[in-house]
Amino acid sequence: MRRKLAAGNWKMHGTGADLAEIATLARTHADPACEVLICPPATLIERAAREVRGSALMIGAQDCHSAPQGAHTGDISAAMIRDAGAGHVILGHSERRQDHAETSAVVHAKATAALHAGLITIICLGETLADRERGATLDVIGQQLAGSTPDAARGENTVIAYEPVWAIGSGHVAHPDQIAEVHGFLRERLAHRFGTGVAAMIRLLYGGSVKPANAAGIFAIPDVDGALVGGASLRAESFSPVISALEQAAA
Ligand SMILES: O=C[C@H](O)COP(=O)(O)O
Repeated sequence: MRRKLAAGNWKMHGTGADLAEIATLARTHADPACEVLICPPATLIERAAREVRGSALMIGAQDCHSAPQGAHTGDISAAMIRDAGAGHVILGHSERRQDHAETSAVVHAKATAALHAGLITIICLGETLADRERGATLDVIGQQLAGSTPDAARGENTVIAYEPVWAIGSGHVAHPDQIAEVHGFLRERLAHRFGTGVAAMIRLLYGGSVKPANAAGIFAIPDVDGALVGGASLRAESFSPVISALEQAAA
C-alpha cells in the first residue's frame, strides 16, 4: 500500500521568521493520515529539522550535487543534507532543468548520489506547453523518466513528481484527464522497467498550481499519491487544507 505524501517546495522563499509556519503545521497535523514533507531552502534545513523534531513532519532539500565532496563552490552534497537533518531531496525540478541546464543525465547522477547517501529522492518530470501542443507529452515524460531514474529506484527510496511546466505557478492546473493519462503512463513505464511489484510501490505526485480549492479533485484521480506544492505550501493556512484533503483521500 502506497502511503500518500503531501510535499511542500518552498523554492527560494523563506527566512527564519517563516519557521513558525512549519511549527504550526506540526501542531495542526500531529498525527497525519499521510506523510507531510517541507523542503525549505538549504539555509533553513537544519533549523527546520530542529523545529519538527518529535513531530510527524519531515524535512527535505531542493537539490544536491552528484559528487560526495570536492571543489564545487556553492553546492551541497547529499551527505551534507542528511547531516543537516533532511531525509528527502527534490531533484530535476523544471526550474533547475531550465535555470541550471540540468539534463536527465545530471539528474540521474544526483539521484544516484542521493540514494547512496540514504536520501529519498523526489524526481521531477514535466512537459512544456510547446511539448504538449506538438503532441509530444508522453515522449518527453518517458525520456525524462528513463534518463533521470537510477536502476536502484524502489518504492521506499524514490518518488516521482509529474509537474507540467505550464501548470507551475500559473494557476492553470492540469485537467484531471491529462493528469490521469500521464500518471497511468508513468505507472506502466515503471512496471515495464522495474516490475509490477516495485512499480506498485513508487509514489506518483502531481505538482502545478495545487491549492486548497482544487486539491480534493486532484487527489481523487487514479494513481495520484499526493502532491508537490509550491506557492500554497509557504503558509500553514494554505498548505494545511491541502494536507487535510490528502488525509481524506487516504481514509
Ligand atoms: O515544486 C512545486 C511546483 O513547482 C508547483 O509549484 P506551484 O504549486 O507554485 O504551482
